[in-house]
Amino acid sequence: MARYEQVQGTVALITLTNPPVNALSAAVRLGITETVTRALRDPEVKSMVICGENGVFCGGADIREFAKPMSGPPLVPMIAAIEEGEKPVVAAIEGAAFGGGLELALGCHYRIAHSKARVGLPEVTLGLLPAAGGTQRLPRLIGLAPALDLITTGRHVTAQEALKLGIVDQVTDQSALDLAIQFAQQVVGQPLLPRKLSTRQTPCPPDVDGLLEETMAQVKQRARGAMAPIACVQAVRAAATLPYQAGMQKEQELMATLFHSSQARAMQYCFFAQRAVGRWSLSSGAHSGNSKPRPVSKVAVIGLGTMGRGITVALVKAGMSVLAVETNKKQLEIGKQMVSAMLKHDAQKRNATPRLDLLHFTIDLLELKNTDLIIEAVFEDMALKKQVFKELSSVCKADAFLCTNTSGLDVDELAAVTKRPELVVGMHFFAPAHVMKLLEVVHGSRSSPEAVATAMHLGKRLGKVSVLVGNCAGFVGNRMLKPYLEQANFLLEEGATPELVDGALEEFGFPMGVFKMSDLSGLDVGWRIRKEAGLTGPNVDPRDPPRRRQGRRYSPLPDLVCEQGRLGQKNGRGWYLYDKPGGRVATPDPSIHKFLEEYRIKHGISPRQIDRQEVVERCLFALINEGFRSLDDGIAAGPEDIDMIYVFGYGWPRHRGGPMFYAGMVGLPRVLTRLEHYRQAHPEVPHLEPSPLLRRLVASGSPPINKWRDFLQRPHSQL
Ligand SMILES: CCCCCC/C=C/CC(=O)SCCNC(=O)CCNC(=O)[C@H](O)C(C)(C)COP(=O)(O)OP(=O)(O)OC[C@H]1O[C@@H](n2cnc3c(N)ncnc32)[C@H](O)[C@@H]1OP(=O)(O)O
Repeated sequence: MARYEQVQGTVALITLTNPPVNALSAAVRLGITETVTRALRDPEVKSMVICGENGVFCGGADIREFAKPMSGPPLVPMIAAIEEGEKPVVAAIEGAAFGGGLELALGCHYRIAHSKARVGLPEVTLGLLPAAGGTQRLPRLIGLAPALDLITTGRHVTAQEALKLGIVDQVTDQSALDLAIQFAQQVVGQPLLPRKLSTRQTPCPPDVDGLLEETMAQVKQRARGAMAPIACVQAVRAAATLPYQAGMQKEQELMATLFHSSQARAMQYCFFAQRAVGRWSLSSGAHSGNSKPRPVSKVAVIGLGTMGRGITVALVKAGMSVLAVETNKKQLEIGKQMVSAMLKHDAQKRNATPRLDLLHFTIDLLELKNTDLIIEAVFEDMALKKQVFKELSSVCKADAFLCTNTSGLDVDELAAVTKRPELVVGMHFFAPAHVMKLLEVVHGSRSSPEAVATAMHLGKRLGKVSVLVGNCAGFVGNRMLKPYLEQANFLLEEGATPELVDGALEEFGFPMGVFKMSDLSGLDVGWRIRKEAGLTGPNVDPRDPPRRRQGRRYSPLPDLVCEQGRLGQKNGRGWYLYDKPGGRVATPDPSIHKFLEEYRIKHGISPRQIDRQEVVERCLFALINEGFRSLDDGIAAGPEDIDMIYVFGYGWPRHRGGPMFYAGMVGLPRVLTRLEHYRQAHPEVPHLEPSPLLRRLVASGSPPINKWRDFLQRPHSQL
């Protein structure tokens, strides 16, 4: 797993050979240990170069090995042997040097990088810290403040930035390996001690304590309950305050607490789940391996509201030519101004030039005739969308894909009004569409594998995590959100306040609770949908009592709030009070408390004390229960799909792995028991009835999450 060659007479070339990313598996670590020992012993060898096969230096420790008993030589002494040796070692970094890969390079005496290479210590994103000396060597190399930044965020750094920071010694557009070999010959005989990072002092600003305290405060706020970022600060603190060996000891101690934690398991699960969701399959036998996307060069976006603008910006940022369409000149001008401003703002942040040349605006649908793929993003109204699809079907070229950005309407109904239902798919973006990483690709019953492959591929080009889902009301994400919102409203009826519910969910790790999120989205959005569904407004069945609809418990609270003209952040009043219309600072509103009290009196509800555990269980277990139903229905292909939808689209904390992973962590029997308990207490709420899949899993001894697919009633039946 590490190849040994002697090149240019005196240079030992050690190549890591573990495709695709040369991860440091036990075999690779053994290979490095043996080849380095050999080179150090060989009198003909004067220096060494370490590189990786296939243009990738090293993607770090082999994450798949973390769940197994440790075998092979450990990383720390392996890297120490390289640094302590008396022959210069040069790391030739091509592609990527991440985690243990960069730590290996930091143990080398010199680092040469290709200009396209990227380096970083992303362990924090796996619930870990760089425990092969990274928290001790990096600060000694680049100083305390930049090391804190890199290690606590895990961000990837380009070769150019790495050069500026001092992580690498040279960057080349030519072969990094050739330059490293040349370099290795030149540095023979030069003093090695100054190149051994463990012997250096960490460069620190005058107020070390101030910097560490400030960083810790920021990190705690960002962490939302994650332990790893905090441990990273503690480890880097040791690099500034302790001698090297004591710092290494601290690094190991902190790693020991993280390594077997449920948070680390959750985040590593997310790492693989994110990659797994890209490998989709359909019941027809088509899958990502045998279905080719069609090349797409010209895309159009119909409608320049909030979603259409975000989608347009995302497409342009990915370097695609976009035709943006509005119904009239006034709307077109507004859209044009806003899209251009968004692109300029984004480019300014990246110190780049906005690609306004890729944008074209029109109100003439006939201009769509050469477009390869159209994304409809008009108002969420079935009649309107049908009308748009009919027109698109007649003006667009026969093989153009027609995609809808609906957040939950029936894709088959839209496909049915076109002459090409096989080319119709859902592309459900999340607001703001140029920022949010999630894309639900909705497979209608007649969508072709090529259409699915093309939409999934386009999502990837846009830098999105694309998840293929089946067609049902709300698809996967919004379908599961419904029982979650419903429980939150019921909790208000029963005695909670918006702050109590939100506080519990934020403590769980969501960036904002359900009521703050609703205020941000705009309360009128759901109001309109409920009106259309006959749950409120003139279409309500007059026989329904105020707190019952369609045979089940219903809370009219959100409707009543809207009737008071409280629409959320946009007009400064929703479940909270805001500093101004459009303001973001939410403060609890005594008039909402009074309104809730009066509501309870009016409906004869005696308020009770509700604790945070009940909030979390009722809201999240109801959501998880719907997740099990989506799996059993074949609307979600696997638990990983649901988890990635929630992590990337709904702010589910990554260190809790996603709702389905979390259910497994809590224990399926417990989720079942608590749902049964709440169902008994609230017999009029069908969403609390435990799903048959959950019951089957528990009855089968609660198998691990990677075995759940074996228990599905109709695997992939809808996909
Ligand atoms: C007390 C015990 C002490 C133990 C000390 C342990 C120290 C650990 C430090 C570490 O090194 S932790 C690992 C840190 N490294 C990373 O987080 C990098 C992870 N990888 C990536 O970011 C990317 O894969 C990449 C390297 C940038 C390449 O990206 P690309 O888009 O080109 O390919 P992918 O699709 O992401 O990956 C291809 C394939 O490879 C698998 N893979 C990638 N990295 C690893 C890894 N480090 N270990 C195992 N497997 C890895 C990835 O899962 C893909 O395979 P799949 O089958 O499609 O899932």
